[in-house]
Amino acid sequence: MSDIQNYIDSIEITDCSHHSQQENHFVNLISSQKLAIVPSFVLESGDVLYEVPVAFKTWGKLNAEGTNCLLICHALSGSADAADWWGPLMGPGRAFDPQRFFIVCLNSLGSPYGSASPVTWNPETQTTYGPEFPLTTVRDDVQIHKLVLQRLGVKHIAMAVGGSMGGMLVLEWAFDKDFVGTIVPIATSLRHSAWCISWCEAQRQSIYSDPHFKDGYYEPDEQPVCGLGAARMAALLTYRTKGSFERRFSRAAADTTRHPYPDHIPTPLSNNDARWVVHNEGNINRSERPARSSGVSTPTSDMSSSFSQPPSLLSRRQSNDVLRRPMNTYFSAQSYLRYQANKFVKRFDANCYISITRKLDTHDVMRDRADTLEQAMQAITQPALVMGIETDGLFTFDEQVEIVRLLKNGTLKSITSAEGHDGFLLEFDQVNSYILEFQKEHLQQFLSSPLVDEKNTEGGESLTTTRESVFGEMEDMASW
Ligand SMILES: CC(=O)SCCNC(=O)CCNC(=O)[C@H](O)C(C)(C)COP(=O)(O)OP(=O)(O)OC[C@H]1O[C@@H](n2cnc3c(N)ncnc32)[C@H](O)[C@@H]1OP(=O)(O)O
Ligand SMILES: N[C@@H](CCO)C(=O)O
Repeated sequence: MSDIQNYIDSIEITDCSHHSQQENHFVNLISSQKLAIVPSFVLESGDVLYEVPVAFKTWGKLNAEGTNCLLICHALSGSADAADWWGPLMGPGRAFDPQRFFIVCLNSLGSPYGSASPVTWNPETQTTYGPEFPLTTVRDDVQIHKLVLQRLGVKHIAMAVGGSMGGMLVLEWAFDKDFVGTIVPIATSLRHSAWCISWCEAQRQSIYSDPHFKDGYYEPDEQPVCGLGAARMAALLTYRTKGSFERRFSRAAADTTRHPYPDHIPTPLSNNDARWVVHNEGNINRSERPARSSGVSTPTSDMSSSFSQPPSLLSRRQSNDVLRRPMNTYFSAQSYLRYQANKFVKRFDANCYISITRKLDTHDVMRDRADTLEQAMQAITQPALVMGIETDGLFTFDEQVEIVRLLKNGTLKSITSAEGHDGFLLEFDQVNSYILEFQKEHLQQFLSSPLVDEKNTEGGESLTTTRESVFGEMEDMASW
């Protein structure tokens, strides 16, 4: 038996339970995934990781030849639970059909959802890695994921599919020509653009500027939530469009019955206090009182009793008897961003955010391969389906056109969406039908007869179980 086979055989596979990663509470957000423990792994940087967990989930059954693997690669904040964020694409007769394919999704290094990351245990230091987790690249993900797939018996990937960061992994997988049959990169890039690098930088700077960040040595329950929340707000804006926000929120006032002001609005002792409160509304690091405190301004006994009202809607006579006009300063669009930031800081870690955005920045299919993109891309010969979203301002449609231009055997499809980049996570029907069409053309051998019935997924997760989404679905916009 070869050394590499021995090595692959030494990878241990376990169920991922609460006890497997006691140090990492984020792992509990993902239901019934498995962990592969790779004894050691040399990263592209030269750093070595030991006892490396790789979280993954599977659906369906591997065929006897080991060739019906459909690999799904997740985006920045995704997890191995593809059914959670691409659920409508999974099921009999759909793009990800567990009766025909052995569907696998593996979690990327640096993510908090189970693979080695800042929130997992460093066996060398006997503590979590924190900010000392090494830089990992998309290529590192592909290499370590390949070891796990081989451990599961996969001999060949029939189709590799993913959006955004997932699409970067798909493009890197394509260079492994003997192992990967077809590719479906969506809303992604050949190299992380200056535009995207800059957005990532701005988001990291938000995190760094939070005093709770402490150079990354914060306690797990003392996350720099302001910085991380602000980073998610900025990122979310790049995932959507101006038109979508106009349609959803326009200039509507926030519904304070559903999204009230923070409950610690101080009672203003003066007009200056009151202005300061309005000025700082939404600043979750605000102190209880202005530094240049009361005493210098006119007392406003009339305001103090009613300041539990939204500060922006107060209508009171000031001491100079000028009637203040009620003026909204808290809009529905703001409550949406705050809500999303709040939701995100409960499910993601700040060091992991930095780790993954740095990984994105390193992405460049040319690196150490060729002097030009043209040369590098000559190596990719598999049939490819590239999808883009014309409203995507982050991974632009032009970038998808460029990918297809440089592919020998690529087809381009446009996902119609008003939502921008996130369209690949929201326009399920279009993504589903484009993939089915592509499979009919290039993967007919797997479509002819089902390998297993839906309930017999042999260790993989059944899709018939009712489950709750960790990440949420696009909700009914009309209700806001
Ligand atoms: C292929 C890949 O690799 S994908 C990567 C995977 N990524 C993930 O798995 C996570 C990424 N997920 C996402 O980015 C998102 O969940 C998406 C894009 C799938 C959908 O976005 P959502 O946030 O679920 O949808 P949407 O933008 O409509 O927001 C809805 C939420 O905002 C709330 N909301 C809507 N309007 C407002 C408002 N004005 N004020 C406050 N809250 C509001 C809703 O109540 C809803 O709350 P809920 O999530 O608790 O139900
Ligand atoms: N909404 C996606 C977009 C990143 O491509 C995520 O959070 O992962």
